[in-house]
Amino acid sequence: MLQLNNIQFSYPQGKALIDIHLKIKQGSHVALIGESGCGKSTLLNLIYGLLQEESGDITFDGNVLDGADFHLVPGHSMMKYVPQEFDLMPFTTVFENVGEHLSIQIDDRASRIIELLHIVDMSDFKDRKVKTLSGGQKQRVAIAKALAQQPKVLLLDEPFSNIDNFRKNDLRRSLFTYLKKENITCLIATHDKDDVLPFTHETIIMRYGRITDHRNTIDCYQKPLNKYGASLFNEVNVIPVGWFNNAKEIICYPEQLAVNEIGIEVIVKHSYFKGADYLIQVTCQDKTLLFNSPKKFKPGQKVKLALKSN
Ligand SMILES: Nc1ncnc2c1ncn2[C@@H]1O[C@H](COP(=O)(O)OP(=O)(O)OP(=O)(O)O)[C@@H](O)[C@H]1O
Repeated sequence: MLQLNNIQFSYPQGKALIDIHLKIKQGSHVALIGESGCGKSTLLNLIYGLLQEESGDITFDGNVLDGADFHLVPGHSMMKYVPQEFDLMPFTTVFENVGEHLSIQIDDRASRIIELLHIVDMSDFKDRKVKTLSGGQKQRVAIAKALAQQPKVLLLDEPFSNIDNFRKNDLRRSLFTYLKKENITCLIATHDKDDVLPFTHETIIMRYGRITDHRNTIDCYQKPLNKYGASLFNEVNVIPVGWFNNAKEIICYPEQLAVNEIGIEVIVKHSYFKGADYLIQVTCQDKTLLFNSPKKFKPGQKVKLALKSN
């Protein structure tokens, strides 16, 4: 169990983390989401021991983890961190980078490195010098290197941001399958809902240095506490009181609205092609709404819109 108790942290410019309480069970996959500058990377840095908390403590399996002030070499041995600026040895090969901290006594060192390179789909590059790789390829090597020493906790900061869509989904699937098999806890800071929804059990939402929500990922998505929480996953509509006989304002995603004769009349402004369907932008009483539709509509067209029933 990784536990953070009442953590506070400030940079000289101001407070960055306020009243952080967290409990993460071993093996859980946890998304850390929030607008830019809300404190996600700072929290990962602090958990890994690169920063020193002002007050509060961090424990792992009941043992207090000392912060940066207590270590010559920062970082805790059972954790690995893949930061946004990953740290690799540019003039050595992919193979040697992944194996850098693997003890040479390990009999199956080579097969372990190959296994990890396979997970990140970099086996074909094992003899290439890191300096000759693209940003996305380096990112994949950094993930394999972090896994090499079988950490109990893996901290990832936007780990797939440089990786093309073609590889991203395969990589996500093989990485999270491996983490599950090895019972590795993973805390992943991301702006991409496709990292969050299919792969994480829990989601932590941060704003202005505080945790504003921490529930299972499906609840965070389906029952957002507010517009901010919902907007981290998707475009959001705020439906005023009374439009759908609703006694309270409704926060809903475009996929939750559909054309329906019993609905309210709206005027189409634009249809955006999204691949599987269109995102239709409409207005009603000077408010903009968005909904998904299999077909496009002409600007100016009047349609009736209602909430989909579950
Ligand atoms: N080294 C630093 N010195 C001073 N202030 C910092 C430093 N690093 C971050 N900050 C500030 O602390 C706050 C939190 O930054 P942090 O990098 O943790 O946000 P983030 O949520 O990870 O953002 P992003 O999604 O853009 O990566 C921001 O206001 C940022 O400007």
